[in-house]
Amino acid sequence: MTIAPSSSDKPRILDGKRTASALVDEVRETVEREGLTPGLAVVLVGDDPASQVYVRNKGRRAEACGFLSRQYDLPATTTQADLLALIESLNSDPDIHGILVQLPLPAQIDADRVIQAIAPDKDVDGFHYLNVGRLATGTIDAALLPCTPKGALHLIEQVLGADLSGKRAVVIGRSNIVGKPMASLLLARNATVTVIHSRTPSPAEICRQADIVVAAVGVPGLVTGDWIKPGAVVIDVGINRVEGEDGKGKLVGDVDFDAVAPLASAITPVPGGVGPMTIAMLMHNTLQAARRRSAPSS
Ligand SMILES: Nc1nc2c(c(=O)[nH]1)N[C@@H](CN(C=O)c1ccc(C(=O)N[C@@H](CCC(=O)O)C(=O)O)cc1)CN2
Repeated sequence: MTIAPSSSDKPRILDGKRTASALVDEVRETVEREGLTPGLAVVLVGDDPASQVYVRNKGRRAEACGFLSRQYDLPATTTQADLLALIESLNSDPDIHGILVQLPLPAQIDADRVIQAIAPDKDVDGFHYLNVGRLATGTIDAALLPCTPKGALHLIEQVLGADLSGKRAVVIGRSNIVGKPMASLLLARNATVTVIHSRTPSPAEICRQADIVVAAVGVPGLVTGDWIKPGAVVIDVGINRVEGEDGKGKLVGDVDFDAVAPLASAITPVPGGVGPMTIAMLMHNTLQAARRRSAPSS
């Protein structure tokens, strides 16, 4: 049984860094125990500074897990044909179990065309239509799931357990990478799910009914105290760079943390909440892809 704290209790701050680190430890232990060498190829096109950091961190995590880690740094002028040729060669490389193309891609490249060229069983981002379809139809065990929603669900499970029957969940945002797969995952766990977005009238009123709120819309501080039912579990997927009072840049989420935390039973901070879970889940997906290759029915 999961006991939800009353609104007068202190909120539980869901520490994504610590949870991610524990998950990575588990992946490394499994790799050692099973004698596997999962191979992860990460492709970076261009020189976007944030993408460079994410890709470097993915490589470091992969090495820490005992994976074969390969990074492909391509110039911003790379053609779609060249990128597709690289994907094709990675698809047929037996040492590589996971392929990830870091987004966003430069304008001359059709990101969807590239993602759909990745072999579905190596699609560790979970963005290929086959994996999207598996998730949407509830065939979850066969799918590779997108890393950010998978990480957010893991944090929700820490508070509420795996079965969300009877819980009302509101997902704010309808992106293909987070909002839609998040809604499908919550539905697969038996939650009653509503997706709200920029064209939804009275979003605060709808959100106030939710036991679980996942904000993934990219609007700094959108979710304020009057959007939240006391005792709700609040997951903030937003990563927005804004100017702080000292004139320096800082990172904030889609949730006004100071206003919402006193009402929530549990809440993720930004930074240090869902963000670190994204990379941990990428390691988990790569291990899953490697295990499926070594034992196709698992
Ligand atoms: N192919 C993909 N591209 C992108 C994805 C993705 O899942 N697959 N997601 C994002 C970027 N991303 C991983 O790639 C990512 C974003 C943020 C974090 C993270 O740990 N954030 C930290 C703060 C980091 C900072 O200071 O900038 C946090 O929230 O604590 C990890 C991974 C877009 N592209």
